[in-house]
Amino acid sequence: MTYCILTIALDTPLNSCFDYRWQCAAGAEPLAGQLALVSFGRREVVGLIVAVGTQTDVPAEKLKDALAVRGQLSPLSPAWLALATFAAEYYQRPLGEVALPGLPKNLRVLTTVALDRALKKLAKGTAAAAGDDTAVGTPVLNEAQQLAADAIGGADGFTPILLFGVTGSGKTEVYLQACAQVLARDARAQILILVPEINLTPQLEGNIRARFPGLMLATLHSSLSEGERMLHWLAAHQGQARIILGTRLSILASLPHLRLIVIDEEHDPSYKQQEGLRYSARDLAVWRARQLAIPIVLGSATPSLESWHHAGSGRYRKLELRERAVKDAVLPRVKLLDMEKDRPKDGLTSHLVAALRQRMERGEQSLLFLNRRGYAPVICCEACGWISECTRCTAHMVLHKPEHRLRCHHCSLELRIPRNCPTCGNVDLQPLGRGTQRVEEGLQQLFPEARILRIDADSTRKKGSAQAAFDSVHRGEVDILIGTQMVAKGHDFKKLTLVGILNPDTALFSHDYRASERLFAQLMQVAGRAGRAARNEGGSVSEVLVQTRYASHPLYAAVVKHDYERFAGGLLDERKGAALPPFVYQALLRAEARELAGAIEFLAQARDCLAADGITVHDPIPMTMTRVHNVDRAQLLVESPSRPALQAFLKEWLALLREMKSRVKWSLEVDPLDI
Ligand SMILES: Nc1ncnc2c1ncn2[C@@H]1O[C@H](COP(=O)(O)OP(=O)(O)OP(=O)(O)O)[C@@H](O)[C@H]1O
Ligand SMILES: [Zn+2]
Repeated sequence: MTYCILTIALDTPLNSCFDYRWQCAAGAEPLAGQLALVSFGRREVVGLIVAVGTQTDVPAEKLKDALAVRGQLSPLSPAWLALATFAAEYYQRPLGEVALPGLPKNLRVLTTVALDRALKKLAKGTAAAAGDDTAVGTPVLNEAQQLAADAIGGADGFTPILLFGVTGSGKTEVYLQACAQVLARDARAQILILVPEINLTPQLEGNIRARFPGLMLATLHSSLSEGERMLHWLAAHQGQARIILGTRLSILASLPHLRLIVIDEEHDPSYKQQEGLRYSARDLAVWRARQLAIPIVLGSATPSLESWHHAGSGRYRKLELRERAVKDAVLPRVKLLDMEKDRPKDGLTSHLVAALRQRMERGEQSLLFLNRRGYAPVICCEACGWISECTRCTAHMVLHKPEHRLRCHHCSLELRIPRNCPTCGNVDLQPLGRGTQRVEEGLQQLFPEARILRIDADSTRKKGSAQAAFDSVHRGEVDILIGTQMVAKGHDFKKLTLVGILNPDTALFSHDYRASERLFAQLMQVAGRAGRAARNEGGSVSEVLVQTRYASHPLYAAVVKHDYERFAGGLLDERKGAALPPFVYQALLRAEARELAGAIEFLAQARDCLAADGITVHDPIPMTMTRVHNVDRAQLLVESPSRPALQAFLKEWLALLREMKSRVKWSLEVDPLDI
């Protein structure tokens, strides 16, 4: 028997690695990458062994023994440990806070019952993850698709590829055929495919299962049960799952034979985690591909300006699909409907109503896009001017009519709709503005015979309900679909020939410099849902109608022309001139306190505690939505034209901030998206 010292990362703030002693036979020492159970304070927790040695600075009387090593689980690879370490350093978080939450919960519990059960199930090969469908025919790729699939499938070494393909150009088919090439070449190859939204997994999962019957597919997203997550994670970790399909969290999956990464809709903001470890799954994916020297495909009809910039400078290889894949399918005709001239009634201009009626008569589907859920964003008293404000947030209480509730979308406060005005007693309270529920109500009156379906976060709360809703659209059981951004991306609605876009103007005048990039992408994506199938004999081109008060705005002119390239070029010039990302690198320090002054004071101290060449530390400002759930929030921006310089500064700065031991709660975000 001998002793070794295990350095173990635990999910705790600040220093997250601790030394423990472990007694074992010589030569049978645990390995880095294995999990171990240890006591920490008064608790017992599972940690990750990051190093195994013989020495420690911990005095002998304080050194504790580890309680157990999870020997039945093969170690996480050095490459995976390197990924977690990189993410921890880049996003300035302790390793344990990155590595452990990335593992299934059932691996981090005190007993190994769930782990043993999952291992047994996988050993028998009876895991639910194994596909058994029969193969369906592979469509013949068009020339551009074939070039792209071959370039991806045949790429050797680290090759970042931007697949710039218009909506409906058949990017999915390119991914699938490139996957087939990679899988055929290497009998162990694993491929990771990321989609931005959980609702897009079933469509792609179906395509993958049909194309690769018998191949084990693992899915990783937030709506799996813990048992499923464990099984799928293990299938990936043990190399059995060959294709892993997931949302952003799957970027931290353990994939010992990873040979290709695909990021679909790479521009999508949901690849950025918005709490805790605020990582960008897309950026980590590129890092992971470089580390493993494998190709990575970033696919989009509206690439992020970061990726577009890299493609322009030659860092990424650009592949283009300029036409729609289905023969005779063409991009829809986009028209602007001037709401100053054609005044909307119940939110709809007469032109849009006529177009909806025409589709109904032809038996075609329509989609109305409005990125605002609820009935009305606010209710007000016309007598005294009272409006429904949240008592805990700088926000309005949104009217949800079917549920008879006022709801704050930021702190979840719920109230019954008041019968009369809380300040003057007036009984005539009016909804102001329009959300999806109100548009739905208006449509039902306008088209009593139509089958109308609303898809938004409220209508799809129950597990499985979103999928059921999308399925009924695909089956043609819906005439008019109304929805938020949930319906805007990725879906291949074959019978849809009209898209109406309601009220996109608010985003034109946002203070956020990324707002126009996001709005443009959103409009192009939702417009891209129309006209994806071949037109009937003599059928007309599908249409996108945008209701706006600013019909001469250049952003809309670019949407009308489907001209991403020109629009993106213009934005990049602007960003360069104004020294904004991707030409500078940013980090955002946020602080929260009961009183705004406390948060600002902390940030001012932070601003003054360190200076460095080439680093600009701006003044603290309140966040646009200052108060959420009774907490005031402020932020401070740090910028540098050099990423390494910014990284070095942040490391030193954070050490100083931690020493301040302020009572103010603070957090740092690297490469923030919302400023
Ligand atoms: N070579 C092909 N021949 C015929 N049909 C094709 C071909 N390739 C793809 N398709 C069909 O074209 C349609 C659109 O493809 P897909 O959904 O992959 O587009 P996409 O590029 O991902 O679009 P979006 O960016 O809008 O998500 C699908 O119905 C698909 O089956
Ligand atoms: Zn609130």
